[in-house]
Amino acid sequence: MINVVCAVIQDDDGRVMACQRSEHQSHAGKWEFPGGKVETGEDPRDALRREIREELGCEIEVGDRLPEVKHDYGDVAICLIPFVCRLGEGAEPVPHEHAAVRWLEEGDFPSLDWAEADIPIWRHWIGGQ
Ligand SMILES: Nc1nc2c([nH]c(=O)n2[C@@H]2O[C@H](COP(=O)(O)OP(=O)(O)OP(=O)(O)O)[C@@H](O)[C@H]2O)c(=O)[nH]1
Repeated sequence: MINVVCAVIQDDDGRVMACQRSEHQSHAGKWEFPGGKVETGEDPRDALRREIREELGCEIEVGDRLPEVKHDYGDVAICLIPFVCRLGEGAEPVPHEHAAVRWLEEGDFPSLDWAEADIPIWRHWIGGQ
C-alpha cells in the first residue's frame, strides 16, 4: 500500500482546484487533486508542500486532514490522504506536470472523469459544504 497525499485547494470563492493527468503519466487523462507519494519517513504535510512546489511551482498552506481513501487499482494499491489547503500569499500555480488545471464549483465535480480513488473525496467534500 502506497501512501499518497493530495491537496483540496480552495480559493476565496469556495472553488476547488482539480488537475488532469497528462498522457505520459499513469491514469492518463484522469482528473485528480494535485499531490503525490509520501517518501519514507517524510511528514505527510511536508510531502504535500514538496509535491505542490514540483507540480505547480507554488506554496500552499496545509490545513485539516480529511478521511483517507484506500483503493486497489490492481497494479497498485494506494492510501490517498487529502488535506484542505489554500494557496500561499501571492501564489500563482502553473501546471508543470499536468495537462490541465480547473477551478471547480460544487456542480462541476460529477462531470469530470476522476481517478477512482478521488471520487469518495470530492463526494465527502461537496456533502460537507
Ligand atoms: N497525486 C495524486 N495521485 C493520485 C490521486 N488519485 C490517485 O488515484 N492517485 C494515484 O496515486 C499514485 C501516485 O501519484 P503520483 O502522482 O506520485 O504518481 P507518479 O505519476 O509519480 O507515479 P506513477 O505514474 O508511477 O503512478 C498514482 O498512481 C496516481 O494515479 C490524486 O488525487 N492525486
